[in-house]
Amino acid sequence: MTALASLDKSKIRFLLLEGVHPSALDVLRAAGYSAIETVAGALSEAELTDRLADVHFLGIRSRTQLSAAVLARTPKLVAVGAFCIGTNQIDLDAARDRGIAVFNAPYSNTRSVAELVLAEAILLLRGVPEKNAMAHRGGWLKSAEGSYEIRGKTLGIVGYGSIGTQLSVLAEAMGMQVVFHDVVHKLPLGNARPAGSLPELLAASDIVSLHVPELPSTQWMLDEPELAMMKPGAILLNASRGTVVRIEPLARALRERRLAGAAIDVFPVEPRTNQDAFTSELRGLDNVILTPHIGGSTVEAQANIGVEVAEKLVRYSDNGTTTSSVNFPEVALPAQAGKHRLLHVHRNVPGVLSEINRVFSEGQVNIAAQYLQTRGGIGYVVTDIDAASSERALQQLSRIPGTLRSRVLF
Ligand SMILES: NC(=O)C1=CN([C@@H]2O[C@H](COP(=O)(O)OP(=O)(O)OC[C@H]3O[C@@H](n4cnc5c(N)ncnc54)[C@H](O)[C@@H]3O)[C@@H](O)[C@H]2O)C=CC1
Ligand SMILES: O=C(O)C(=O)COP(=O)(O)O
Repeated sequence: MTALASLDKSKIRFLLLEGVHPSALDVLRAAGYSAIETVAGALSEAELTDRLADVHFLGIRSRTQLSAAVLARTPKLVAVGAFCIGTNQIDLDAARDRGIAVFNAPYSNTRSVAELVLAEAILLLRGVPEKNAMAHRGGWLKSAEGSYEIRGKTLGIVGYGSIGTQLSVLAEAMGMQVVFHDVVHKLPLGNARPAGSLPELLAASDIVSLHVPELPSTQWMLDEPELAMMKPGAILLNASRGTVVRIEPLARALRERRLAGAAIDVFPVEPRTNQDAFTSELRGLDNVILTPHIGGSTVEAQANIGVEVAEKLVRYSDNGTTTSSVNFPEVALPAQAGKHRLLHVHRNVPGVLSEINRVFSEGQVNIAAQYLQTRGGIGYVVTDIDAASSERALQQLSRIPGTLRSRVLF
């Protein structure tokens, strides 16, 4: 059980990893926070545990693995900001069960990913990666053979969410036919049409682009049998997650030219920092565009993400607002002038709210506003009370059985 009295903002410690954009620092500093450390790359589990001992707010991107074991050793951690879309790198349930709220930026880099994969589709259909590699080696491969326009080709989009739909619109504007496959019923945009199944999509598409999250159900979704279902000479684009495509059969299909090309941005194992080596069976294949997980890495996307996620962390730190958290009950209570706000996160078992309110009624504390929301195994109660009673009430609330975290804000 952690009870946190309203700390002076200069004592609230932020750690931002993986080169989070400076726009995040601007937001945090403007909100009055100054204890902010930044690290360019991701940290190993041991380094992370070490650094997190006295950190209240952590910012990460896709590389930092926040396992249940790491989260178990973060006594002061209040919230995590994932400065990206995917949150598969975080054990969200373990975080929630410890009262740690997680926020992300669900839309800020969708356009960047869609633009990149569309550009790659054009380059691969023209054989540019091979012609470029040959020119660098002093060769000259001027030929129209195997080079095609994108116009009129069929693009199969697997995962018709934010990125998939954005790509669908851009691809149609270029004259492509779009088919898509999703596990949820989705409204087709423009003239796009749903494929009956993944095999149907694979058999119909000249280009297949993957935009699913990392889930048990998407792991190795394109394995040897699925790759064999793709049209001879087709192209595969993967800017989703490295666990979605099995690399060995893909490399074989590309070497044997059953597939004409691929653009791969994400890998089963990715280097932690820019100083670490990248290994992959796809290295050295001239018909493959390899990019270092940069689908969302544009100045525009990163600047927007920095602001969006930092603002979510500030709102949670300043007044307990959890709107759009990916693992926490969502509560947004307007601030009340002159009142102190008590935040109480607890296991969602019967009787906790009545225990909380017993503390207030026995202490004759006047409640100005109160809100309870639950999600999964936890409950989150925000209560505004008179300033004079808050310190004592906080101590009592933190002793209620089932309490995970409690804070007072003023
Ligand atoms: N390469 C990069 O830098 C980036 C990669 N990403 C990855 O792209 C993924 C997708 O991003 P968004 O489009 O924003 O997510 P989203 O959640 O809006 O869309 C994902 C779609 O996939 C569908 N889906 C889930 N399981 C499926 C399955 N088994 N078969 C077919 N469809 C399935 C969902 O129903 C949803 O419509 C992210 O989860 C992230 O892993 C996101 C941003 C940047
Ligand atoms: O937004 C995502 O899910 C991404 O994959 C982008 O990850 P990054 O912030 O570039 O490490």
